[in-house]
Amino acid sequence: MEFRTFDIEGPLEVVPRKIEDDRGYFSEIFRLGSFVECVGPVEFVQDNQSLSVRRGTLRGIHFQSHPMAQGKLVRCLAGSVLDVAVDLRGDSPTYGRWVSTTLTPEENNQLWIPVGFGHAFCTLQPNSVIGYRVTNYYSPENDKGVAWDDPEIAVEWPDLVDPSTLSAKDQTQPRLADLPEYFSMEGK
Ligand SMILES: Cc1cn([C@H]2C[C@H](O)[C@@H](COP(=O)(O)OP(=O)(O)O[C@H]3O[C@@H](C)C(=O)[C@@H](O)[C@H]3O)O2)c(=O)[nH]c1=O
Repeated sequence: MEFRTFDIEGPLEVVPRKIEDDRGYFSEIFRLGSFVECVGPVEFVQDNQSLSVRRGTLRGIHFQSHPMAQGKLVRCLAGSVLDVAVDLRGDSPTYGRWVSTTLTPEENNQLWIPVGFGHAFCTLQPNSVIGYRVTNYYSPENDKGVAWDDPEIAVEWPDLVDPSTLSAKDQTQPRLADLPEYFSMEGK
């Protein structure tokens, strides 16, 4: 299992080893010990899954505010997605910057999105399914977002993004500059 870092401190791409034979392959997708060595103590309490029927579906940019902030370990189970983490840690030198990776079921790679980051993704194929484990329970009161197309963040979305797929909530997310200061999460 390989842990790939990005220019921004915090997120990681987790790439498992694939052992192939005549039957197919075997792969250890997640090992708590190796993961904790890399990111520190974590406890996953909820497993989420979503299907996006249309190619170009965009969900995000989402995060939960404290005290219900979540770390997320995201994986693509069908299709493929461009997965994005946006640094929203108020005390971070890379505040407002983002990283991305393409997740596929063939590679079984995962993106670790620590507390303090926003998460968004765009599906690159129809019928894409993502699964993600989170370190805190869903809390509708703490469910927050930032506009996917905020020019201050300027995520380089692929041309196939289809804004007509946005949920009602994601059509009206605030810009980074308009986020109340108490959302600044100081990477806690
Ligand atoms: C996130 C979530 C939603 N729901 C419900 C609320 C709503 O009725 C329905 C759909 O919710 P949403 O529209 O928020 O789903 P979605 O837009 O897919 O939200 C997700 O987007 C990605 C980018 C993330 O990072 C996730 O944490 C989550 O915010 O599911 C839960 O019951 N539990 C949950 O953990």
